Amino acid sequence: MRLLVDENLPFVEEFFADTAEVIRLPGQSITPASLQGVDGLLVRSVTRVDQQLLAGTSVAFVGTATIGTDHVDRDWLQKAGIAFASAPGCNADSVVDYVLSNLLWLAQEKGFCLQKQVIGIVGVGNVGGRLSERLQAYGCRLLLNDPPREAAGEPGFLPLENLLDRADILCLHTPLIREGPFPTEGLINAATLRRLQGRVLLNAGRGAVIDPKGLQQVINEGQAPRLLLDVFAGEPELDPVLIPQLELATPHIAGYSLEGKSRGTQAIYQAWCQYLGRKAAKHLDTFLPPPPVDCLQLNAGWSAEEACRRAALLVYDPREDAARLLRALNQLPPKQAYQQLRKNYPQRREFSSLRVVPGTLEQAQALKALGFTLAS
Ligand SMILES: NC(=O)C1=CN([C@@H]2O[C@H](COP(=O)(O)OP(=O)(O)OC[C@H]3O[C@@H](n4cnc5c(N)ncnc54)[C@H](O)[C@@H]3O)[C@@H](O)[C@H]2O)C=CC1
Ligand SMILES: O=C(O)C(=O)[C@H](O)COP(=O)(O)O
Repeated sequence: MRLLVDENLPFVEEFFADTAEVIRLPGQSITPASLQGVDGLLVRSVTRVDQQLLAGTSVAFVGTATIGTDHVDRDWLQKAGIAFASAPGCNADSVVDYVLSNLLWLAQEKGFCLQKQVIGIVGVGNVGGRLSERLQAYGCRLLLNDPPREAAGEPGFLPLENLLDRADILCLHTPLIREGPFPTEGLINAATLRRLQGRVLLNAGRGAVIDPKGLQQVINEGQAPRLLLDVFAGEPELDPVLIPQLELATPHIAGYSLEGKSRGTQAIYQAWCQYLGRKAAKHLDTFLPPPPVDCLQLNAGWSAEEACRRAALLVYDPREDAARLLRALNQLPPKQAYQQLRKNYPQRREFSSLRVVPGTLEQAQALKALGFTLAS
């Protein structure tokens, strides 16, 4: 068996070497020619997987180590009889950590208390659902919007209009959907952006959920909300004029914790084993290195929110990614800057990897709510 694998998947040798010969390539360089004699293709979101890439090749299994699947023509794969697997939920906790670090940082920067904010979440799946659980446990008020789940009869959701009127902070966690009853492409346009002026909009779903022309227009008019963006319409191209105008901008790395990326590899390893009719005997826990910081003692003089901010920014500080992006855009063409930062991403761990020793009971409750591990 031969597997062609995007070089940005971690632990590929560890998971796959005893079931296949592994060939690695940059995701952008995978072409029909590189797929001759290949049985399985393992990708990330940067490889468009469709008839143009796969017709006439020997590929019979495709796995994407990502949550999103908008880069894969699943209908065509099904018609062509090619097995397909994605990695639902693999990096959801990484994205939630990313959001929380961003918001805790912004709260300090703008002088508000996160715990007292009303948070709107658009798209309440793996990411949005886990985010709402952590924020609710922390004490925030949540407003949830998910029309597909609502249409399926699930309770607890509100119209988007309601969130636009009432949320202090709006977080977008939908897939990119271009057609059908609940499209998300351009869901947030110039008019909605203007309505959010003075409030906070975070997008860690897919860039094109915010209409790019409307976004620039509203920024030019000085009527934009405070923008925290990890994803951009037109990636891998980035708009070097737009990025410096945002509160924080990062190059689509919200899901890039080591745990998140590695769970993606593990999920497609399990699907590959199932495809081969083998037992999936390997587990990520045996490969993950110990975290760089094992334990943090928190000062009893800090408020619960300050303790959470210290812990969050120790594990993941989004300002570092934002600064790296601005520096890279000054030195390289935007596409190259985006690709290099993502390829050479520093090792980042999840909140749960950090054991914390709280200084007060209030701190303990807040840290636990946000996903840290309390030292016993
Ligand atoms: N920035 C990053 O690094 C990452 C981005 N993502 C993106 O985040 C998206 C969400 O991830 P998950 O929560 O794991 O996916 P999921 O599939 O578990 O949840 C998506 C939710 O969005 C809802 N939804 C669909 N259309 C909607 C609409 N028109 N309005 C409101 N809600 C709608 C669905 O019903 C579902 O509950 C992924 O599809 C992916 O595109 C995922 C991981 C990392
Ligand atoms: O899982 C997803 O969906 C994501 O957005 C990934 O974090 C994107 O990572 P790449 O596949 O673009 O490396």
